[in-house]
This record gives sequence, structure tokens and C-alpha cells, in this order.
Amino acid sequence: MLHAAILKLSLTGFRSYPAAQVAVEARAIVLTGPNGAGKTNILEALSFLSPGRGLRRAQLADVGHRPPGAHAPDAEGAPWAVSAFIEGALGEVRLGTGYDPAQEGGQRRCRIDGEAVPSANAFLDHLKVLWLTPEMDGLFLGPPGDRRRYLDRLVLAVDASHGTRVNGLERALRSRNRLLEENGSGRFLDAMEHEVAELAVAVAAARLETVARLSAEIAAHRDEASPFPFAELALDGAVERLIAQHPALEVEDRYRALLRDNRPRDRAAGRTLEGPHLTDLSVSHGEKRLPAARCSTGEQKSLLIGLTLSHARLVGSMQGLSPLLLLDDVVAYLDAERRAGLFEALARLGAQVWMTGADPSAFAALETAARFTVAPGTITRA
Ligand SMILES: Nc1ncnc2c1ncn2[C@@H]1O[C@H](COP(=O)(O)OP(=O)(O)OP(=O)(O)O)[C@@H](O)[C@H]1O
Repeated sequence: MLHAAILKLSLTGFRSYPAAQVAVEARAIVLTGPNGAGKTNILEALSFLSPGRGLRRAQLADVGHRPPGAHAPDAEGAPWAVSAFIEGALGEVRLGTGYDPAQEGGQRRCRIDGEAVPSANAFLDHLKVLWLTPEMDGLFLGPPGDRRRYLDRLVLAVDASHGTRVNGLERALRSRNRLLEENGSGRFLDAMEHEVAELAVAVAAARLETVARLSAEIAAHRDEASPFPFAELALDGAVERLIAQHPALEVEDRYRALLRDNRPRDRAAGRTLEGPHLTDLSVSHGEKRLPAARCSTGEQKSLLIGLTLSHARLVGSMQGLSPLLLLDDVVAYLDAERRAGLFEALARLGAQVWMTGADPSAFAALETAARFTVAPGTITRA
């Protein structure tokens, strides 16, 4: 299998970095430095080499560099850019992305080898970026929306058109809700619900397919010695239930009928009360057969690490190219056995992995890693 890799990364006006450059040739990259030094900022920059708002789900205007002590920035923020020379699915290529409030629209701009592309979706042909951050620790206890977003990122990495589908569904639902509120004509509502149902079934089917593939990937490796528990996954939602119970050809009609029947209820609620926009991803600890939310904090963390590794294997085997992995502050919290298990799993995966931590000694066992020291505004080879 081929392995995607960042060869060179350049940041301009990005978070704590007025300008920074990093050249790497290793499979494992370790960034260490004190709290607040700017380690996560580097991972965030890499996460912008994929669709979406990066691993912090940031507003574009917040990302541009603010010099220390500067007055509060204006709402539009400062321009910023991330550029990476990578070895990807189609060979060596330069991916560039950034934001400039002076440019019309204030959208994120993306380029491949200097040529503008419509969106970061185009990056998926070259590179998949997966991440695990401390903010995801609460995933199993938090609201379903967080798990749905997590699920959709899992799907997006194996099915590049999923983002467009999900956005389309959200737009169509907003239009339906507006029509209901305005007491729009039945004919318009019929047409809108037709669109909602088509997109809803496509979104639910793509999620179910990814969950099935991921479950198969987990099952294929569950007998391997690993310090990370295997996860059992399921989707809980109205359309998923229809897909499980009825022939594929009937599902869209049935969901459309449900929407029609629910009009009075949905109008009163001001939103659509059933559909894949409310689906939940349920995760259980495989050996213990216990919902993840009832596992200990450490077990939940281990489950997430195991899921991330399985997902990375799945993405790699589907694309023939292992993804880039970003592990923010993951290693420090693991005991020695789990740490060794993680390093072994990463070596087997072969993917390029960027890891952060405050304490360099946590990474001592990674003999071939490229090590960098991060301080406010700078990143230097250790
Ligand atoms: N737009 C910005 N301009 C300048 N500095 C910023 C901007 N956004 C965030 N920062 C600074 O970046 C720093 C946080 O960086 P980051 O989260 O990468 O730290 P870290 O090294 O990962 O820390 P920890 O070990 O605590 O996780 C903070 O000091 C914050 O003030």
C-alpha cells in the first residue's frame, strides 16, 4: 500500500504563526512544547487540507494570526494560508488553502498546484486526513449531533460526495421547514418533500454502508492482540429503520409518506422531527457489550483510538493509500502498554502520523520519528 505524506508544510499568518515552514521525511512526526505553544495549531493547519472547518471547526475569520497584545481583531479577521507539498494518491502535488477577507465572498480558497479548485473536496482525490483530538473525548456522552458529525467525517473519508449530500439535505430541510411555517401550498411541499426524501435516503444509505464496512474491518482484526477494545457500531434513526425493514425501492416513498403525515406535528414544532438529520451513532465496547457512554473515561478514550485506527485501515484499503493521521495530545494519557500498542499499530498501518504532547519522553520509543520543538510562533527541528 502507498502512504500519503506531507513533505513540506508552510503556514502564513496562521494562528500563532506569522510564518513557519516544516520539511519532513519521516512517517512519525512528534511535536512537543509547553501548553499553548502552538502544537495543535500545526495539526489544525493540516486538517484544513480536507473539506470542512478543520479540527477545531473554526470560523475562518478567527484563524488568521493576531500579534500578541494586538487590539481586538475586526470581525473579518486577518488573511491566512496553508500550503503543503505532499506525496498523495496521484503523486507529488501542492495543496494550498486559505482565507482573505478582502477577496469577494470571504470563502476559503483552495488550489492544487496553483490552480484554483471549487472546494476542498478536490483535495480528497489526493489525500485523506483523519484526526483524534481531546475535544472528542466527550463524544459518547455528548449530544447526538456531535456523533453525527463524527460519523459524517468517517463517511466522507471513504465517500467523497457525502459532504455535498449532507449539505443538500440540510438545505432541503430548511426549505421544507420554511414552507411549513409559511403555510405553503401542498404542491410546493410535495415537491420539497420529494427532494428531502431522495437526499435523506442517500445520506442514510451512505452512512449505513460505511458503518457496515467499518464493522467488517473491525471484525477482521478483532482477534489481533491490541490494547484497544473493539467497538460495535449501530445507527439509530427513522430512515435507517425503514431501510432495514423494507425493500430499497420502497424506502423513499415510505419516508415521503411519513413526512406528509407529520406535517401538522412538524409545523407546530418548527422543524422536521424525523429523519437522518437526527440519526445517532451508537457505539459499544465489544468485549464488555456495554454502551460506550457507560464505560470508564479511559475505556472511552481507548475505544476512540481503536476506532480511529480501524477507520484509517479502512480508508487505506479502499483508496490503496493510507491517510494522514493527526493525534493531538493522545499519547500522554496512555499507560506504557497502551502507548507501545499504539506505536506498534501505527507502524503496521504505515500512515504518516503527526502527534503532539507536552512531554518529549512519552515518544522516546519512537526511534525513527522526526521531532520538532514548538514555541510561540516557531517550530524547529529538535
Ligand atoms: N488567531 C490567532 N492568532 C494568534 N495566536 C493564536 C490565534 N489563535 C490561537 N492562538 C494562540 O495559540 C495558542 C494555542 O495554541 P495550541 O492550541 O496549538 O497550543 P498547544 O501547544 O497545542 O497547547 P496544549 O499543550 O495546551 O494543547 C494560544 O496561545 C492562543 O492564544
